[in-house]
Amino acid sequence: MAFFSKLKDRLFKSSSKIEQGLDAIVEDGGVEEAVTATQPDPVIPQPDPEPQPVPELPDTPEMPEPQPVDPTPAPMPPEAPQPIDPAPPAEAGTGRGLLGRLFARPGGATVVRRTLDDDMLEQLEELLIAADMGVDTALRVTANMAEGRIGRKLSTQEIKALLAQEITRIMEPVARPMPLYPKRPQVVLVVGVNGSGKTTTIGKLASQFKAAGKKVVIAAGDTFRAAAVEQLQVWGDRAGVPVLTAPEGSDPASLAFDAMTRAQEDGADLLLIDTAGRLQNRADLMEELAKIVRVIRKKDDTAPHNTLLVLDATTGQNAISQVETFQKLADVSGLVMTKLDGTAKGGILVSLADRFGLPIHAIGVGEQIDDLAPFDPEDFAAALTGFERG
Ligand SMILES: Nc1nc2c(ncn2[C@@H]2O[C@H](COP(=O)(O)OP(=O)(O)OP(=O)(O)O)[C@@H](O)[C@H]2O)c(=O)[nH]1
Repeated sequence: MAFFSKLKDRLFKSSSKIEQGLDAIVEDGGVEEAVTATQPDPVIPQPDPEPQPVPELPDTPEMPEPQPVDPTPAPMPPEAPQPIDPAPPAEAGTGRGLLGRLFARPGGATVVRRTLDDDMLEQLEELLIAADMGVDTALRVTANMAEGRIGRKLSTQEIKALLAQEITRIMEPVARPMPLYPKRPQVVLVVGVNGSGKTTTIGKLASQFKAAGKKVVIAAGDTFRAAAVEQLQVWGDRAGVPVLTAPEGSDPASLAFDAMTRAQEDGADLLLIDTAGRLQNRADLMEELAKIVRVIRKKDDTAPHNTLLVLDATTGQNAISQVETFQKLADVSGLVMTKLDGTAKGGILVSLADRFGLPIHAIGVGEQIDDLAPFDPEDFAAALTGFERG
């Protein structure tokens, strides 16, 4: 679980924010109690004559469907192994592991607990909204967490466990590695606003796919900025992958077409196409992206096979409008969230998952070539809430 501690360290700002807020909420009206090893579990509903919802059931009406519709082309089945998810999250999301481990622990001397009521719920909602979870998602998470528990006394650690469980449940359906297809070349179009981390992510992906034995070609589709092309060449060198370029100012759609030809001739497995960063409100740049897609389809009408939207986690709620805009224009098939290290806005991932259900293929947790990791919902939820797992 080495990556978990790395993620946890790097998500420190998010988790410390939620953690401090939780401490303050619980202490506001909480009561210090002695803890004994045999103390009855205050969180898991005790046998009760009233019908109580079972916390682990995934089919509460407010929850999104467990599996988002797979937006990837249907006729090509995924092929194993998939390099950016070497270890699928075992038993993630059942929640039993989290709670079981928590309550199996012998207690300390005392613990502060506060009775869960409407006031406390409101404070929890505000805390989650402040962590960039968005209003709707924050309300859903707190409502699910509170179901069957109003009137019960909860400690900070118990609330963290419950929040982590709810967040895991929302994130599980979207934690999916980028699908690989037998199609050659598999065309991966990488889009996003300026500075979101597209170039860096392409470098990291190229390195991982190459290490997994794939023949990779990169196309430097940001023909407007010579610096962007140079940066991509540096990443290509690091990853040991060729980078196809075109003269500054030339048509990126034409480069994409040439890159398709070259990748086909070379028998490449993957063609990763970088694109210029574009703001959602620049209609001309958005039209240019649509042109790239049209041109690629002249060579292969099933391409691009993946359209990855790279989002900078530090932009918080603005990521929502980025997804909406790019979805309309480029048929986004999956997300990569960058810069999760050192942001206090990690809650945006929960909001995105809850709202769009788009697969999160990977997360960026640093600027180095190996700082791209598969998205593990249980690790993420624990890191975000500051929940200490056993
Ligand atoms: N801390 C951190 N920095 C990152 C991460 N991913 C990218 N960056 C940094 O973000 C900055 C922008 O990254 P780029 O890859 O150049 O972004 P881009 O989307 O290609 O940018 P444009 O070419 O302007 O559209 C660089 O300084 C990267 O080092 C990440 O996961 N964590």
